[in-house]
Amino acid sequence: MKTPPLQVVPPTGPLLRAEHVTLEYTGSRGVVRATDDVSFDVHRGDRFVLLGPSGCGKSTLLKAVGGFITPRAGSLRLGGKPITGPGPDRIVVFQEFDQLPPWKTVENNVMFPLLAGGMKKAEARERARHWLGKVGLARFAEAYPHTLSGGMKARVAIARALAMQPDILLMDEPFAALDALTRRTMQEQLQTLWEEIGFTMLFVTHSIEEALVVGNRILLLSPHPGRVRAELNSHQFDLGSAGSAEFQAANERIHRLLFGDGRVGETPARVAPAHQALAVHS
Ligand SMILES: Nc1ncnc2c1ncn2[C@@H]1O[C@H](COP(=O)(O)OP(=O)(O)OP(=O)(O)O)[C@@H](O)[C@H]1O
Repeated sequence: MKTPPLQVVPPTGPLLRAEHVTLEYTGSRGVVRATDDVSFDVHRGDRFVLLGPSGCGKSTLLKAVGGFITPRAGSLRLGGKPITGPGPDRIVVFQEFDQLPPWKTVENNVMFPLLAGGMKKAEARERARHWLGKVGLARFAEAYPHTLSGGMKARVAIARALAMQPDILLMDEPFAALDALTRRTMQEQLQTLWEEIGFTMLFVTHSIEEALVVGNRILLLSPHPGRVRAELNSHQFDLGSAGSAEFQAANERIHRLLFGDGRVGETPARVAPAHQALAVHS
């Protein structure tokens, strides 16, 4: 009898695992603890949001996932491997869209990191055009960044990040500098792109509303230093539901958990099952 061929077992488990992560800065004024004992899992296809008040360590956590900061304690793993430094599998989109070099056209901005990674020019151009098309900027390939609106620059930054085909997109308040209307449009476009492509994203915000609209899962962090307050499901919300009673109730509930007396004791709350979105379990 023939031996059956070996089967390749697909990777299981979370894409990103943060376990007991404590992050600190050491400077002239001593040690600043940014996060304390933070654990969470991000699965493939998640729109995972880190939500908390200013200074709770959201950006620091994102930087650590990006490989720019080494945890003081705990571990960060991507696809089961420890994160030891920056890599093209994790691309960060920041709020400062002036991160786009002004002397390069939109297309060259998207091509630049691809070329830096060793891709041939023709392939990089093709890929840049593809992703600019996806964010609705095909007609602006030859434009320079200073001629674009804030929302358009945000779209270029997203196209540039997605063109790198990272395992996870790291977004640090990417829409915070935009006016309210443009911000909503961008949230909508991000949702549409996600539905089309299904990328994985770790998204930092201090806006409860944005977290509910953008995320399918939300990690609530306490004020400085950031500790896990709760983990919630929010996949049922989108911009269309933003005015609904359910959305308002969720918004108020999160507000209480973050700032009020809704604290969930010493044990971090665990993620609620999908059918009990926003239920918090201790
Ligand atoms: N380079 C640094 N050196 C020293 N301390 C820092 C540095 N960067 C941030 N911190 C401190 O670490 C803590 C967490 O900062 P972080 O920027 O991660 O918070 P955040 O939640 O992203 O805040 P915000 O929403 O205002 O951007 C704060 O107390 C901040 O002052």
